[in-house]
Amino acid sequence: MNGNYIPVIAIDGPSASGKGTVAQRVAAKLGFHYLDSGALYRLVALVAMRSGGDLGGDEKRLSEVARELDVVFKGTEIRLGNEDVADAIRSEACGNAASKIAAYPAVRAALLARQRAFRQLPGLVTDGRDMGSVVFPEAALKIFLTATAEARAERRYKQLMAKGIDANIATLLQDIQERDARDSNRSVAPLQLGADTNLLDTTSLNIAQAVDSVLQQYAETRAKARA
Ligand SMILES: Nc1ncnc2c1ncn2[C@@H]1O[C@H](COP(=O)(O)OP(=O)(O)OP(=O)(O)O)[C@@H](O)[C@H]1O
Ligand SMILES: Nc1ccn([C@H]2C[C@H](O)[C@@H](COP(=O)(O)O)O2)c(=O)n1
Repeated sequence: MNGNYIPVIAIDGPSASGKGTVAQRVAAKLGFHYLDSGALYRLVALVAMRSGGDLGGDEKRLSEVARELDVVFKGTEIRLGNEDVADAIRSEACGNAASKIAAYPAVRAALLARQRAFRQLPGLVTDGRDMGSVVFPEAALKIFLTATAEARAERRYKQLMAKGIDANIATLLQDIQERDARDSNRSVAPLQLGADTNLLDTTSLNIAQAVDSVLQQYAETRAKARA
């Protein structure tokens, strides 16, 4: 390994599996940078939603929006132009719209270089759907982080309630199942468990246990690389 080598830990998984929470904590423990790739798709969706739905099915214009996004990630803030949209992009409506927009190959291509630019020393932890398969195929460690759809709906329900947002668990479960199907069955960069990826089922793990598991796997990967 040379001094310029920049390790990447890629954590992919379905909606509400906890990948963002786990990826951020792993990044903080290792002192690595963090990329929430889903936020980029959500930002494109937010711009499309604010356009009054005009952009909804226009792949070319959506890809232009993706390429031209004026976004800065700063701590917990996500600044789109002069506005902090960190909360606005977290809505279920925005997540569902992002999932639809993410099926367009031109939108995915437009976001590729922007995602790869996050790979900086001393390392990167990133989460999404295609981090290990497409964006960082050479990642040092690839994790597929999941949980049952029921556990994920319950986690999402608690998360929304904690923010004071009313929710219905049956509706959340249905949304999650529909999003899983869309994100896993699209023709470009679908969410899939690759042969070189480690499965981490967190259905009966708490957050700390999931974080420890990723850190342990990364330590093992590094030890193997040194041997
Ligand atoms: N192992 C776990 N046990 C219990 N709750 C968890 C666990 N991991 C994450 N959570 C909680 O589940 C909720 C969803 O987690 P998070 O937002 O990280 O998921 P995500 O996969 O990044 O979602 P999305 O794909 O929609 O961005 C959060 O409230 C988080 O605290
Ligand atoms: N690498 C990625 C990240 C996200 N998406 C799409 C599919 C998701 O349903 C949507 C929102 O992502 P989330 O914030 O829930 O992680 O964006 C993708 O296709 N590829």
